[in-house]
Amino acid sequence: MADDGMMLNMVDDGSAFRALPVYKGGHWKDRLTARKAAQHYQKRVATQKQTEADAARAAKRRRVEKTESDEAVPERHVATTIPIAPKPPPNADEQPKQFISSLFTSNPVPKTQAEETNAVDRDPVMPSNAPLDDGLSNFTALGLSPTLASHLLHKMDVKAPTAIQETALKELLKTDTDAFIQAETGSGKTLAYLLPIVQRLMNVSKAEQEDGSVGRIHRNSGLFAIILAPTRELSKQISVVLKSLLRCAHWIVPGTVIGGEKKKSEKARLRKGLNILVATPGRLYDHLTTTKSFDASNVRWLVLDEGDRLMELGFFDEIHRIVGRLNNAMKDPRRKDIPGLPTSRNTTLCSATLKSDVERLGEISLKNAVHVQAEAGDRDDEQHDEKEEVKDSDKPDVFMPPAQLQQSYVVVPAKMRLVTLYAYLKQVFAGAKPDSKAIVFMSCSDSVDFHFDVLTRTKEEEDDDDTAQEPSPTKKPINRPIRTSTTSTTTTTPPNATHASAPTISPNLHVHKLHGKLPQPLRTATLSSFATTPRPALLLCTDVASRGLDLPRVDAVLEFDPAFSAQDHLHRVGRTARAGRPGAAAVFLLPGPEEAYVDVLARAARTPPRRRTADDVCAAAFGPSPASTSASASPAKGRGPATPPPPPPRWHALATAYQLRAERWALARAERGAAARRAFAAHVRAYATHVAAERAAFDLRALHLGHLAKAFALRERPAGMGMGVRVGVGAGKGKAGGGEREGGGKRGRRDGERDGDGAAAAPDPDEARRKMRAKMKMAMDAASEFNIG
Ligand SMILES: Nc1ncnc2c1ncn2[C@@H]1O[C@H](COP(=O)(O)OP(=O)(O)OP(=O)(O)O)[C@@H](O)[C@H]1O
Repeated sequence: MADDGMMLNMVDDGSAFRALPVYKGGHWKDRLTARKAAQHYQKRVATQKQTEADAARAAKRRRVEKTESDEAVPERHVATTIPIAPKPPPNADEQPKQFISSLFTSNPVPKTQAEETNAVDRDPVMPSNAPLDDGLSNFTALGLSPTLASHLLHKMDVKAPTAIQETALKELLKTDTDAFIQAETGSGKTLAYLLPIVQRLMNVSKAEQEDGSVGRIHRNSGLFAIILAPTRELSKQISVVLKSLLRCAHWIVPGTVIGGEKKKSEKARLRKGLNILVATPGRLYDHLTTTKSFDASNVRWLVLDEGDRLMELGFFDEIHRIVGRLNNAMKDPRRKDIPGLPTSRNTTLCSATLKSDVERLGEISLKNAVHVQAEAGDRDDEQHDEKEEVKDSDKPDVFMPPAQLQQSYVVVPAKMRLVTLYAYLKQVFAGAKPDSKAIVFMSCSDSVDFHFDVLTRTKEEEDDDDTAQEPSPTKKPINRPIRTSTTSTTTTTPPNATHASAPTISPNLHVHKLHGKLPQPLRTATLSSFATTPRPALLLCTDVASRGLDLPRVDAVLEFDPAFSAQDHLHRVGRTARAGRPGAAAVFLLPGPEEAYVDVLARAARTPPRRRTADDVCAAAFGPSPASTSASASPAKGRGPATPPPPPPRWHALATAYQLRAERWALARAERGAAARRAFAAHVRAYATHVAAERAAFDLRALHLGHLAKAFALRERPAGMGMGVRVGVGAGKGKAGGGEREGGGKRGRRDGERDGDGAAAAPDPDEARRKMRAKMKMAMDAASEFNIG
C-alpha cells in the first residue's frame, strides 16, 4: 500500500490555469516525470484551496442550518464529511495512472529555526591543533637532536611541534614518568609519544660513540618499547609513522605483531630481535604466553594508544594481564641496566577522553602519572596519583573538536534523505580541489553497501532500469564483483541540459566504501586507495573509520546517520580539520525529536553549529529557480481562486526525477530491492542503539517508516521485516494509523529496542539497548571484524 507520500497522479482535467515550465534535454522519461511532478504540485495546491473553500462553505451552511433548526450536526460527523481529496474525473479510468513520488508532501515541520548566527559572518578562528608557529617552539629547543629535528623537517615535512608535542617533549624527554596524554583529534599525539622514545634510544647510541661505554643499540640489544593499539589499521598506521621516523636511526629496529599473517612469521621476527614493537593486545598477549624467544625483560616503555577504544573493544583483561607480565619481566635476570634509559618501565596512556573506563585502564597501568594536555591552564597540577586522576574525571569531559572545524546540521525529512545526500555531495565536490576528499558515516554495513551501489550505479544498470517498468524478480542478477571503490556514474544528461535528469555527483569522483563485513585485505586496499588517489574521493563507511585513522586531505565529514554517542561524533568529525587544516562537518537530522540533538552538538562545539535544511541543500545543488517560476502571477479576475498557486521551484522536479530514477533502479532487479530492504531494516535496528543520554532525540516510535523507506529507494515500507521493531502510534499519520506498524501493531509496546530477543528475554530496556548496541558494534566495526590478533 502506498504511504501518504505516494500520491495518485490525477489526469489533467483541464483545470490547470497556469502554464507549466518547459523541460528540455535529458531523457524523455525524466522530462515526463518532471512535467508530471509540476502538474501534480499545481493540482495539489488547487485541491487544497478547493478543500478549504468547501470546508468553509460547509461550516457556513451548518451555522445557517443550526440557527434554522435545533438539529445540530455532531462535530465528528461533520469532520468526516469534509472531502479530503477531489473525486477523480469521470474519464479517469481511461487515463493511465502513475504513482508520483512526492518528496515534498506530508513532511513534518522542523522545530528548530535558523539561528541569527547563521547570517553573521563569523570571525576566522585560529586552528587549535596546528603546529606552533610562534617562532619560539622548535624541536631542537625542546631537546631533540639536530639529526632528528632535521629529519622531521626535511623528510616528514614536520617543521614545528604542535602544542601537545611541545608539552609531551618537555615532560617525557628528560624525566622518567608515567603519563596520560589527552588532546583533541588530529593534534599529533602519535609523534607526541614516539619522539621522546626514539630520541632517548638515539641518545644511548650517541653515548656509545662518544665514550664507548655502551654498546650501540642494535636489533639484539633488547625490546625497549611496546605500543599497543586497538585495531590492525591503527597499528599499521603507527608503524608507518615509526618507520619513517627511524629512517634517520636505521640501527633501531621496529616491528609489528598484529595478526593477519601466520604466527610463525611473527615468531620468527620476534626471534630475530626488535627494539620497538607495535602490537594489538590479543596478539601481544598470545606471544607473551606462547613464544619462548620473546624476551620482554628490557621493556622500558609501554604505550596504550586510543585508550577509550581499547576499553570499548573489551581489551581491559588482556591489558591487565599484559601489564602483570611486563611487571614480572622487570625482575627477570636478563634485564640489562642501560644508562640513559629509564630504570623502571614507564607507561603512557593516550586517550581523547577521560571517561571512567579510561580511568580504570589508568588504574591498572599508571603510577604517579603526569597529565599531558595541550592547554597550559589545564596543567596546573601536573602530578597526580591514581586517586587524584579519578577525582579529576568528575569534572565534565572537556573533549572538544578542533577550533577551526566548521560544524553544521541539516534538517532533512525522511523522504528526502537520499536526494539530499546526493545534493549535499554534489555541493561538496563542486569546485573542490582536484584531490579533495570527503567521508560519509552511516550506521551500518548494509546501509553503506546500498548507498554505495545507488551513488555509483553505472550507465549499464540505468539502461537496464529503463527497460524495466515493473519489478522483475525473474531477471538474472548482473554479476557484479565485490568492489569497494568505483568512479561515480556518468549519465546521458548533457552538461548544459535543463536538468531533467540527475547529473552525477562529480565527473571524476572516486567513490569508496568501508565497513567491518569486508575482508581485511579489501579494507586495507580501500583505505590505501582512498588515502593516495590523486582524484577527488568519497568514502562511505561505518564507524570502522571513525577513530584514530589519519586520512590525508579530508575536507568534509558528513554524518548521514548521527553517531551513537557524542564521543563517537567527536571522533568522526575529527577525521577532518587535522593538524591545523580547515574542515567542515555536518550531520543530517530528521525534523522533530531528532532536532533535540542540536543541544548535544552545541555542547560538543566551540561555536554554535549552523543550521541548514534539505531545501537549502537541494536548491543550491540542483540550481536556483529560474525567474519564470518565481515570478508572481497577476490575480485572476472574477470568481475562482484569487491568487494562482505558485509553481513549484524547478529543483523540485529535478529532485523528484533523481528519486524516481533511484526507485526505478532499485525496483528493476530483485537483488537491488532486497539490498534496499536489508539496508532499511539494519538502519532501523541501528537506530535503537543510541546511548541512553541521547535516546530522547532518537525515538524509534517517532520514526515514520513509510517515509524512511523512500530514503532507501523503496516505494513503501517493507512488510514482514521481522526486526522485532515496533513503531508507536505517533509514528506519522498514515491511513488509519495502522499502516506504519510492524506486525500490525499488536506487539509489545516497548520492543523497539530489541533485536529478536523477545520481550521476556529482555526485561531491562537499558540492558537490552546496551546488548543491541554491542551487537551492532560487533556487526559494524568491532574486534572480531578487525580480526585483532
Ligand atoms: N608537528 C606537526 N606538524 C605538522 N603536521 C603534523 C605534526 N604532528 C603531526 N602532524 C600530522 O598531523 C596528522 C595527525 O596526527 P596524529 O594521527 O598523530 O593525530 P592524533 O592526535 O593521534 O589524532 P586522533 O586523535 O584522531 O588519533 C598526521 O597526518 C601527522 O602527520
